[in-house]
Amino acid sequence: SSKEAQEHLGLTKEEIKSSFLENLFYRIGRIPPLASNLDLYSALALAIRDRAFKQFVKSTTEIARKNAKSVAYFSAEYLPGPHLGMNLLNLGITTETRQALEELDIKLEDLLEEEVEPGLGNGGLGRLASCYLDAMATQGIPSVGYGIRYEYGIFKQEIKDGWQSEATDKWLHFGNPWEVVRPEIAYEVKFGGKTEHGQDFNKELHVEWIPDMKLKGTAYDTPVLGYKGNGIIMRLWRSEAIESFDFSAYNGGDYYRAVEKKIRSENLTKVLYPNDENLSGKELRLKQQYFFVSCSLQDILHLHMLQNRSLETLHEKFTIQLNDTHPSISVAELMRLLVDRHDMEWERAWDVTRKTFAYTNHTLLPEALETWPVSLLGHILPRHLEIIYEINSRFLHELRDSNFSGEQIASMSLIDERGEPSVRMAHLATVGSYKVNGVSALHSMLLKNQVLSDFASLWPEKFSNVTNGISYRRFLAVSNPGLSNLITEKIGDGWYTRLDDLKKLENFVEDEEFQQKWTEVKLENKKVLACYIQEQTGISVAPEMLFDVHVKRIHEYKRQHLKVLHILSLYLRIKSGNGNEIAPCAFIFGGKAAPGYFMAKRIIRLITAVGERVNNDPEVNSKIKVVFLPNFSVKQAQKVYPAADLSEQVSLAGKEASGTGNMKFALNGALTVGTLDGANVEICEEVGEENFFLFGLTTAEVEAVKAEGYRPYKLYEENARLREVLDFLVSEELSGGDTELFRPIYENLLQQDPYLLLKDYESYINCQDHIHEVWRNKKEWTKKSILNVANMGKFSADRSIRDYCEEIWKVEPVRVS
Ligand SMILES: CCc1ccc([C@H](C)CC(=O)N[C@@H]2O[C@H](CO)[C@@H](O)[C@H](O)[C@H]2O)cc1
Repeated sequence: SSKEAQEHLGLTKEEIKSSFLENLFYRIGRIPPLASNLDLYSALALAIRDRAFKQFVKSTTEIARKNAKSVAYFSAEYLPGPHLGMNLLNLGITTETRQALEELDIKLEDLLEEEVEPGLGNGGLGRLASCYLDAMATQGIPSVGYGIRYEYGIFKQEIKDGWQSEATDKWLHFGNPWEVVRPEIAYEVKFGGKTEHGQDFNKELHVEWIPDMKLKGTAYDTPVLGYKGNGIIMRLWRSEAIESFDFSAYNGGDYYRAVEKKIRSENLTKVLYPNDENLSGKELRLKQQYFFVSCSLQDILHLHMLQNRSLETLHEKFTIQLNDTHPSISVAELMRLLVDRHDMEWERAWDVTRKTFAYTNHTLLPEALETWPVSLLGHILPRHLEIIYEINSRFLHELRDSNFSGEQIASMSLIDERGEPSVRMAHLATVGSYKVNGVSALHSMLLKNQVLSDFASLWPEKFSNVTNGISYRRFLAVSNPGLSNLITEKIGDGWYTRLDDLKKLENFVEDEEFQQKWTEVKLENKKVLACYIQEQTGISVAPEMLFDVHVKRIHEYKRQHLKVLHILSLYLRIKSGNGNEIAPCAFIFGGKAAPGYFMAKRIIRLITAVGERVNNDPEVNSKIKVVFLPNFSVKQAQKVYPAADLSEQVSLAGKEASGTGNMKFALNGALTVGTLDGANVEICEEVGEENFFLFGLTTAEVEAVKAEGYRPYKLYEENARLREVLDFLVSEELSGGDTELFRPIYENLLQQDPYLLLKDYESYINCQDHIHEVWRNKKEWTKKSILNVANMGKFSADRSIRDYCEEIWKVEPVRVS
């Protein structure tokens, strides 16, 4: 019976071993001697997945019993990373599993390497969503992560002749043992067509939407375990044809038409859009957003009514967090479902809607703020356009009453009438939500004072801040067992659920023996990464070098090319014979460029060209090495953060909403060189300015420079050192003498330099020289490293989620032991 089945899903070494062998034999159809590492990994994954589901079922039963208020997290992107290591930690069975496998002559590490991660996101926003699911699960927050099950995730990055090339990410090729398909949980989704306004039998106004395309969304559930208890799910939707095979077409011999619907429907969730912070504006992207929003809202209304509650109380039982504007069409879709499908009166429906949604903004970049042409939205979602117009006219009415100027009203309108009329999705999300938050103190302030300032003056209480956090159980406990064990040795393992406990490490900052062990752990991690770099790129870096790491999406505002200017300065200094004070340094880059982002791809080519030059120059390559690590991902990041000495967080102040890599580096003992941007400001506050390498203009200074008119060329003329470095970009020296290759970057910096690299150059170079000085003083460096880790408590995703619960969602945890 299922009771026995349940029982044997025990967590002892023996039970794990037998369950592993059973799965290998019965579900993979292999015996150990004939099994590949992939077979062994799949068998173990199934064994652990079953245990994860057991824990998850316990939670949901309790939550349902408690009839608790729940959170639905709507995100078009998730970057969960590899599941196995995390689930072993969360079930508390890593040691037992390692021993069980050892008895079968199998190394757990070899199986962990087999896992292919679901790359269902681009960068920060997607990874944050996954960190938050982990934190909600661990803290017993009744919640579901809704999203899209892309068949192909973020492209695989390969470097060919120094250039980025993109390959399809076939993450599902060998199947995915961590998900369970739910064919019984499927919803119909409509597109296109037209609306018919009429009256129903009791003379009520009624709107019929007659679509010209229908398909269905099927749920795929992945359990997200909490640490030592609780579990939630990530429910991702896959698009399918309602009728996957048209027999009549087939009988008529039109074999293609027989499957045409199937192909067109499945195309919808075929691939993730690889754009990070710049719009594609593609029709398919809008359809993807509406598809998962409609499935998720229908699912929530179904669950709400299952518990026989009236829809009038939806907001009391569900709160929906919009992860940026990508799911913001939700506001119009909930109105459609409540008014058109459930006959709720408009005002009631609007009241429920506005009390249900909350919106998180993740970027201030104008080119990243989503707008959809009215023509396209009207074509794909005719009923939603009507609803958006209705919402807008009532909103503008409200504004007129509260004497906003015509100009202000036009700038606040949901419709941008300038040029081709388009819908401002950030305005729809703001008007349709009860709370709007930014993701760092500085970002939330800029959001209130700049991008959404009129809304903030209209609804000041609506705006708040929740500074980002990270899943430290993944990015420290699982990724850096060496440091985790050393920490636990000193302060116990309370920090696994209470990151503030790390503060206790301050008591050992002067302890020589502890300092020694601290540097040994870091050196060990650097040796592992050096091997990986050799393997992936053929470049050898000495583990004793200063590992200066810059990993994140490639974007001009993140200023990877400022780092390149520093490297070239050192190169020219060494070549001119005065490089003695330079500490041997390995510059390690990683990050993907959006395929259509010309400058970002050229910046990658510049990094690889400088690498070719420096790494093959015997005069300098004992001092400096440059590496571009291809295909940055969560899995790779878990190798990189533990091995870093210096974390590059050098975006132009006011551009990086928060950053989360900055937190992961500092948590692993790296020191940060950074500007006062995003969460760098709060990291600097927590660790102390003396333990943070600060440089560059502040946001206010940036505004001032721009206001008084910025002429980068003047800096080029005045600063000889800078001029020499810039001229090197277009000299014969780089890229085999093709002086035109980097001219676009050269010209952009000399003429516009929109991200003020030339302005921050001197401050950056001087700061780096100081860093090399401090690096030479091992003891001082180690103490700063310990103090960074000791003060990372604030940046736990658990803290961020507690902030959301207390300040926004008003949701209580429901814990099951
Ligand atoms: C429409 C294309 C598009 C796609 C993704 C995005 C995301 C908002 C980009 C993103 O990932 N932003 C990052 O979000 C992180 C989590 O809050 C922050 O830490 C980063 O600073 C921010 O760049 C914008 C526009």
